[in-house]
Amino acid sequence: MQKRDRRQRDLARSKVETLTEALPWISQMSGKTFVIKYGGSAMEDDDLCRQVVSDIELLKLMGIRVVLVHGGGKAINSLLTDLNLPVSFKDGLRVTDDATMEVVQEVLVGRVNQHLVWALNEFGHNAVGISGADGKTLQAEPADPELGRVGRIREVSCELIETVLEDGYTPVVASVGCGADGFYNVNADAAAGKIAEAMNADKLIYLTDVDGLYRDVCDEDSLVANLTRSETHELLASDSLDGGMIPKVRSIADALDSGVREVVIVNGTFPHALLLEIYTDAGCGTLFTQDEPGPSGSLERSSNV
Ligand SMILES: Nc1ncnc2c1ncn2[C@@H]1O[C@H](COP(=O)(O)OP(=O)(O)O)[C@@H](O)[C@H]1O
Ligand SMILES: CC(=O)N[C@@H](CCC(=O)OP(=O)(O)O)C(=O)O
Repeated sequence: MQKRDRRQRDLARSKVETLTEALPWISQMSGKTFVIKYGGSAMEDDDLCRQVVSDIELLKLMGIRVVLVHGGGKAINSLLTDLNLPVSFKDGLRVTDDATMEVVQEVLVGRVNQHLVWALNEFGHNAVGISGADGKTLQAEPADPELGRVGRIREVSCELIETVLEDGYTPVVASVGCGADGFYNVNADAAAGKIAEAMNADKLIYLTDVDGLYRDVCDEDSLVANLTRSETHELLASDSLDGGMIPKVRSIADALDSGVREVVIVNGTFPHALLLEIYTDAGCGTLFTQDEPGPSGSLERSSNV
């Protein structure tokens, strides 16, 4: 056999191995509901954004019901800076006065949401953009007087999202909430967590710009592979988290408390991280699970690296 033929055969064999490894995951996950939160920090690069979008298309083709919830914190920061408006956070949440709220609306609903809808449609999806205010999907109330128009989610209505899914469209949700006196700036991690709870989602995935949760964000060897629900609460109580990881881990703890079985933080800037996490035995990122293993047939994997 010629050398080139052998190389081609080895390549083909490794492709078949990949498919064989993916098969049990593909069959187990078909028909499940996944809420994917796409953080603004992972959206900066257009090529990587296209890969995320193509991965989501593949999930849909594999029968997964995907609800995409997005942030856009970095893009909000840029526009605020361009407009000479202050950028200020408290415990990972943006201090939001009325002028900031207008910018948040403009960026999340007007720009990021529509860009994702367009990109998904380019890949063959039928995507529908939803502001959390549409159909009263995210009903909010003031979170803290010091934060201005930041909203805590009071109630989630999944009716619009379910209708969109049932009609074969992919819902793309911007984290803006509605309250008695207008719109609220809802943190996108919290929005994704609450939507996952309300939809009884099988899996909640956070796509961000780091490989997962670090014990110490300055030490790359401190990446955490697995955390149980109790350990997640202990971590929150230890006050050791910083910046954007605070609302993320808080919403993960809430989601686990409400019965979401599996949550994972994945690096959305790593090519095809979504597929690695979902369709390989090893998975990737930091996996958060209930204290007790799920019933047989649950999606939990036995190991995670
Ligand atoms: N313990 C930690 N582990 C991982 N990331 C952390 C930690 N503490 C703070 N961070 C920061 O959280 C950031 C991700 O949160 P954020 O910027 O809000 O992203 P996103 O836009 O995806 O929500 C990381 O870039 C990292 O700098
Ligand atoms: C209250 C609050 O902090 N809202 C966030 C909403 C966007 C967001 O969460 O975006 P990321 O997911 O990219 O961080 C903000 O204004 O930045």
